[in-house]
Amino acid sequence: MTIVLGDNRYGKAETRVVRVTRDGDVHRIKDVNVSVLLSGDMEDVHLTGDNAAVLPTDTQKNTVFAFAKRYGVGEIENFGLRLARHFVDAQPTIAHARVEIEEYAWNRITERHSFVRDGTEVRTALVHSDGTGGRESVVSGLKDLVVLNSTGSEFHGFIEDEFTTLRPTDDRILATAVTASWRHRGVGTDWGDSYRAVREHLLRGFAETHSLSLQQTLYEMGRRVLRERREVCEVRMSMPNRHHFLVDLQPFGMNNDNEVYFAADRPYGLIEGTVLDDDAPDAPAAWS
Ligand SMILES: O=c1[nH]c(=O)c2[nH]c(=O)[nH]c2[nH]1
Repeated sequence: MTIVLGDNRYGKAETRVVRVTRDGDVHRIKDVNVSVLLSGDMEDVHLTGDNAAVLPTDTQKNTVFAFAKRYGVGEIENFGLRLARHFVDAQPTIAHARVEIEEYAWNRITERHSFVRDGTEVRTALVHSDGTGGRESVVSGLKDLVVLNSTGSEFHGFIEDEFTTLRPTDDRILATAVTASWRHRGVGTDWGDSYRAVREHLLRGFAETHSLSLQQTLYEMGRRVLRERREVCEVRMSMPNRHHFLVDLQPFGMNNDNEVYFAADRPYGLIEGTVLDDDAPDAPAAWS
């Protein structure tokens, strides 16, 4: 029997950084959560405990803070690329870096230095780099973008077997919390502009699709992004179907003409899918 070391990676997860930029009395803040994973010549540390090739995860965390000070955070895709390139370029034992960042949005309360958290939505970025000039990839995304259509959604024509109780409907509430990630063709995109546009296309795709199923809506949302934003070649989405059931008001002598719903929180349907351009380059490490 031969036992060998398989794939491995290591790093510092979830370094929470708030970077304040002061412009006189007027402050701006960036609130991010950065996770780094590195891989390279890590045989010795696993097989013999020799740490000579290891950049400590503590140093990785410090680098995140130091880069936030030195360069600011800016667009999270750029911050991720900067960090990933640094780890690979600076350390001969590190061949590959994966940097995952979540950004939490804050809105202003006052014009100067007071902020209120902006709902539940989170912006995401996932960067892979083999170092400057090497293979690189960027996936942007968002989590928990909660949306609801109060009409314009049907669901009928499905399989009915001995356990089916669901009634077909031609008018229902369609609600979900969108988690989406989209793969870029290159690493030179205007990330902020692209993010805002893709988010808007996802929202409009949800709102403007007359839905025969959440699956169909998911596909239309992804298709719209790919059609309108050529810098993106693949979109992955995960969308829980937040069921809204009509309440039976007959016991109280009342009709319910699609006005009163029970918003169930579980169980929920879970619809997941990928929409991609058939000319999309091979999926790089960024998806894994
Ligand atoms: O849009 C839907 N897709 C389904 O697959 C499904 N299944 C279900 O019970 N309700 C729904 N709604």
